[in-house]
Amino acid sequence: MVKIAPSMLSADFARLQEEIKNIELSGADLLHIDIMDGHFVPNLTFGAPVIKSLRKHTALPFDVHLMVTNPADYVKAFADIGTEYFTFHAEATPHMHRLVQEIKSYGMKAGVSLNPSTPVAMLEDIAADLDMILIMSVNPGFGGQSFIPHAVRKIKKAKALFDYYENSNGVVEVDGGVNLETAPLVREAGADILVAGSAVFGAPDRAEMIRSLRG
Ligand SMILES: O=C(CO)[C@@H](O)[C@H](O)COP(=O)(O)O
Ligand SMILES: [Co+2]
Repeated sequence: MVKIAPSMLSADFARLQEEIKNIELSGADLLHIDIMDGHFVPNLTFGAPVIKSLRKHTALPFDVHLMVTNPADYVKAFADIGTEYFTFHAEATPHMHRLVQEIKSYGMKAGVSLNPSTPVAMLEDIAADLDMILIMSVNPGFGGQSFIPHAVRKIKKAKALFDYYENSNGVVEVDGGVNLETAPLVREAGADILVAGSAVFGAPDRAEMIRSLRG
């Protein structure tokens, strides 16, 4: 069964505590948290202090997606908060191996995210150490964009890469434009976690939407 990670980016920021409780009660598996710095992507969201203030209001695992130019600067802050997955972008650092080891040394799971133009092959020599590959199915920076179809092929490649390493527990997550139309495609391709922002937060019945996305 795939897991659903609603993206907080589509929540009502003036009512975050309520929104997150609502998502938890609606059956979400993880809370996807998009951190943007205005450099790696042309948008700003929230930082560690805001996320820290939410930790006591939900038992949902935090799935933190960092769209920042210096991800290493935030490892300790998110570890201290209590973060399950710390995912940075492959395009943001020439030192993926070092950063993955650091994330794990704090007891977090390490994920690497790939922009639509970055090939899965870039992760060949780090996949054995990864807990997650996040395939971006939109260009990062904004919610509510349309799904880029070639992400389906990349999900299959990421799955195959983890399968090659027999002892790997790595999961493949897909993020961007996931809705009732595209969810079956990414489930079929083997995605383990579906991020959905606008589809879940914009739904009249969020619990029903989460169930339908799971298939
Ligand atoms: O990381 C990002 C965008 O950069 C995502 O997590 C979006 O927040 C997903 O939003 P939808 O495409 O599902 O509306
Ligand atoms: Co995201």
